[in-house]
Amino acid sequence: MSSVARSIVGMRDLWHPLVLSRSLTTSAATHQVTAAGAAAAAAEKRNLEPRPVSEVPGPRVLPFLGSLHSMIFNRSFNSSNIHLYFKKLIEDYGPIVKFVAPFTPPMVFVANPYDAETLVRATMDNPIRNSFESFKKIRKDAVDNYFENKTGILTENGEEWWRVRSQVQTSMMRVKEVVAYLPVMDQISLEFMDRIASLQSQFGEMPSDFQNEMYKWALESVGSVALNRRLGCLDPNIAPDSEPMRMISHANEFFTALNDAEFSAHLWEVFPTPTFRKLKKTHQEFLVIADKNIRETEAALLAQEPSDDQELTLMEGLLLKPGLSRKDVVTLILDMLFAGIDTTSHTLGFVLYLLARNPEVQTRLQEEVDTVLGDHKGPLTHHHLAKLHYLKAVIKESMRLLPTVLGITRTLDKELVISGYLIPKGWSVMTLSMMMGWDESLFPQAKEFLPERWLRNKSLGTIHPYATFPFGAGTRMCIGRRIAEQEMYTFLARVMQRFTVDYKYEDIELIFRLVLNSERPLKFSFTERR
Ligand code: HEM
Repeated sequence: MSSVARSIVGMRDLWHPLVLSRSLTTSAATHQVTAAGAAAAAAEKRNLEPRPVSEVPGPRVLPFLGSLHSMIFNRSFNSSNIHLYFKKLIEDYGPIVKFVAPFTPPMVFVANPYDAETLVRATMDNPIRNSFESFKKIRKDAVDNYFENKTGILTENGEEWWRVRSQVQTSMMRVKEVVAYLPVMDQISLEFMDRIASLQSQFGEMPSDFQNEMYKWALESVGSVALNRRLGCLDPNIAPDSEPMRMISHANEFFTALNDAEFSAHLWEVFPTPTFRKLKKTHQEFLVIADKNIRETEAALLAQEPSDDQELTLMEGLLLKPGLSRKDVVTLILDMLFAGIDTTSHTLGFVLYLLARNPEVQTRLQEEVDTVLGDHKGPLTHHHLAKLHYLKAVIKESMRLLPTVLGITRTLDKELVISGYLIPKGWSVMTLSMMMGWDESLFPQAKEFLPERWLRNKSLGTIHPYATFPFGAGTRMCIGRRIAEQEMYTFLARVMQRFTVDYKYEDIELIFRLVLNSERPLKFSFTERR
């Protein structure tokens, strides 16, 4: 690490009140030279020594059940409202909580930015995420060993994860590469606006399955990057049994089965339970359609006349990378499709809901969009996006208040001191972003939707960089972040340019199904502005 980097890290560490008080007391102790001083220093050193993990607060750990009793014997909790269980843990035990369950690594939940930062920094060189073991198993067990014993960057760890990640992250995260997809993303959003207008005139509001429409937009958008082609999800006459519609329903069923497999007893490790079989079947069906699309895209690329001045698309670039096999690329494309549907579509559902509930924010956003775009019908450019500061703040604030992802998890490959406790190697630590986002001490007026807190002048005070990080952080942060952000900026700019959104029903409740979403149908009404 360069001396500059080292000093930046050192300065950052001083923000931590624990570290700060520790370093002050330590330096005071070293100046004690008398016997009494030495005794005091020794006593102080004992106090400063990290406390054992057994002292981390949390539900009582019982033989066999561990801490699980606090969840399973409490009728108010189930796998679809696990976020409420986490909230209760933090309320009852404070910002660091221990949770031990049979058959999985013991865990610590943290809900403060200092611990989140410590965790991310300490795991930069080996960010292990032990999750989705059932997902991993179906790829390992795939027909004809399709995945060649590899499971893709979502689920791999260690060297195999880094082998792929290091090859693909520059292409996927470089602004220049992602901006190349802006015209197609914009076109998709414009078509989706026509779809909204048509649904509005047909039903007088959005139908109960509007979320399904949002899935279509999301699959069409991420597919335009991952598969390098339009899938046709937004065709108004699309047949329910068409390939894109089947992809959406398989992805949906897959997520439901994955949620059930991960948040229940892992019996599928011993025999193929009905949930596991469903997971396998939906993954296989999704794979067959995706593989066919990938083959068609490859054939179209091969048929093109090579041209020197033509930039390679993401998929072409990846297929040509010497360090990646075709199967690596196919697996990555599948992961992009799986990770890129629910996340962006539910996030935008929340953004629209919060705008409808906060008309003054919506008006300010429309004013910004009017200033930057007016009734510009031509393509959106990155110059437009660069000027939409309030729009980006709206999305950030929405992700703070109604996040889709609960937090990030890292399994420790060496012991780590967090909040003064020594967490052993092999334990998992999960940051609870949602609890931090709702913490009044980190976000004044935390319950309110105030996008201006993210603007440059930080009118509501500075924000700790680890107080909310919806895309994760460090070397393993969301690799689709730039793609997701560009999709969401484009969608929101186009929707605000054309419509005012309203929501006339009761407040939504959150439901957890791998990502958080609304348990109520988002029956928005859209009014044309011009
Ligand atoms: C609002 C949208 C999205 C959110 C909030 C989100 C959030 C996240 C988070 C929190 C992680 C884990 C990061 C960590 O462990 O530090 C992640 C990983 C990942 N995301 Fe996203 N994501 C979004 C959209 C997307 C999209 C559109 C794609 C595909 C283009 C994508 C692809 C992935 C992949 C492949 C990983 C695994 C990366 C790895 O482990 O190396 N995500 N995402």
